[in-house]
Amino acid sequence: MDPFGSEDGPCAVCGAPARACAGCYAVYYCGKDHQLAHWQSGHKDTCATYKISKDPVLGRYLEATQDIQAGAFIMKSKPLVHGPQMSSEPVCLGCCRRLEGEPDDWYECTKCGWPLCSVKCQESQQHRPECTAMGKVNFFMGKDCGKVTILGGLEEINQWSWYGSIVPIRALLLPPKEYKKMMALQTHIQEHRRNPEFNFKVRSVTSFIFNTLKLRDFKEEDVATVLAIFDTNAFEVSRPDLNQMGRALYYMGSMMAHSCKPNARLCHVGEEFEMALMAEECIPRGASINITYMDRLNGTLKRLTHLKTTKYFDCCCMRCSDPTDLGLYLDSLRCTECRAAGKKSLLESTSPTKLTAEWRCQNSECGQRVSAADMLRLHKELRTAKTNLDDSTKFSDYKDFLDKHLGPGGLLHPTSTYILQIKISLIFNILGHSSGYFLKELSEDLLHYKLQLCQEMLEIAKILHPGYSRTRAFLLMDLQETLMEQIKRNLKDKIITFEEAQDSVKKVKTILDEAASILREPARKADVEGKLQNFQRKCKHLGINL
Ligand SMILES: C[S@@+](CC[C@H](N)C(=O)[O-])C[C@H]1O[C@@H](n2cnc3c(N)ncnc32)[C@H](O)[C@@H]1O
Repeated sequence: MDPFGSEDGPCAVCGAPARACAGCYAVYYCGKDHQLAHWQSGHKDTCATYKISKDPVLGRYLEATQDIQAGAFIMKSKPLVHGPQMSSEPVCLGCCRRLEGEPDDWYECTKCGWPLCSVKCQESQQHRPECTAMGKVNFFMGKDCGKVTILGGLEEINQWSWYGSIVPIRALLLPPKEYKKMMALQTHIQEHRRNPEFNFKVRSVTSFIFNTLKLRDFKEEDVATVLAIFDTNAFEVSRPDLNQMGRALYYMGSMMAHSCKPNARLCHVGEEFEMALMAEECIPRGASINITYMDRLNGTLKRLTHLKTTKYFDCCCMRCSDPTDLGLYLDSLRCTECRAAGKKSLLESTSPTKLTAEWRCQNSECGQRVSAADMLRLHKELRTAKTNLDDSTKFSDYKDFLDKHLGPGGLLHPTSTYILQIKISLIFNILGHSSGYFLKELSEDLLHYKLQLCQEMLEIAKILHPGYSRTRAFLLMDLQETLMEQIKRNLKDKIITFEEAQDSVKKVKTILDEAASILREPARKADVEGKLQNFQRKCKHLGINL
């Protein structure tokens, strides 16, 4: 079954053209009667490959009810609520597409005055709740969303901050059945209420809903609960191919536990942010189907802190409990005592899931110890140095960072989180991607370096992003483009024969095919097709016919 392919196929009962089963998308039905008949004759035991289970630590989570193959499609689900992000750029309230250009170029909703794409978006189901509520009190926004001041004019805030109220309004105005479903999601309300920023957000949204829209049935506590539910469960969603961005809350998506080494990932399909869940690796029956709530390149210290402060739990997954962080030692620094003696030993946490734990040299003969506070301070300095590079497009800045921190006086080792992040930036942002460093412009040495980086990071991906992960697919795509450039040069310089080039190109095609088989989600279709066309163009240019 191709989960992202056509939703049409032959009916499982009569063979007539039919629509896919909404539970598993593996079989098709021409209508309700045949769906029911097939369900009763056994499909109910094989339909969904997951169920909601409970665990004392995880709370509710999704459990695999059958063995799930890597790359398999686990579910597809529509959002309960979706809309613009809390702090959004101007987007259309109908379709969440970015509004390009100036306010004068945008369509203004004739009923509430919010900027939209078109009259079609004005009439959309999406825009109805807030539009109706505003219409009832004659609130007219005006398409530049007005410059607003808050706190009695003390502080001027970004005019687009109004967008933050849209999703809570839609959530509060959900039909009763969906509202009840949403309110049953995890809130962590007490923890959220201890956060001043959260309370500020609640007050601003409540003021708009209660005072401006006069939706007096809702109390501040309802708004707080909705905002807490979103912070705990919602996903930032985007379809770069459609220029859409927003956030969405899915009921089943909200049941998924986090793991720092997940076995599944979310993809967004459809224009209304339906989500699809894909198994990145084989998931055995009975296992938790989990996703990651954060970037896997982060070391344990950052992961633990982020999960505690944003999702309010202490992660104890097998990766966080492993002092070697899957053998990569992402947070470990070099032991300065051993370094002085010409050795390469690293510091290891004495208790990885505790941020307050001391760090100790892994060389038992050394015994150097570093306090948690000192370790956090060193990491803060390193993080700042790395962040300072984020906007740089100069290869030499990245190279200087690597030379300084990996050199004889440096504290980092080749698989430190900062080194891996720098290498990823070099691969995806600089070498082959920015002016002065496009593939054609790269010197032989830099081309070779880019190849080496792709291969190194693919080795790391075997550990951190194995199987059907997006990062692995992107690395494979970059690798194939770099290899094609190398083949072109080698052929031109007569370093290889035409036959050798042809053999190499065949191998490169398998790399591209593998990336395409991972990136089957519609949001990436244009990307993948672009790469395939580019590959074919290059083959033609080389006179190679595969
Ligand atoms: C999106 S919800 C997941 C569903 C939630 N367990 C429930 O019962 O509704 C996120 C919350 O689940 C819990 N959670 C998720 N993954 C966890 C993990 N690996 N360890 C402990 N708690 C986890 C945390 O409370 C977190 O804030």
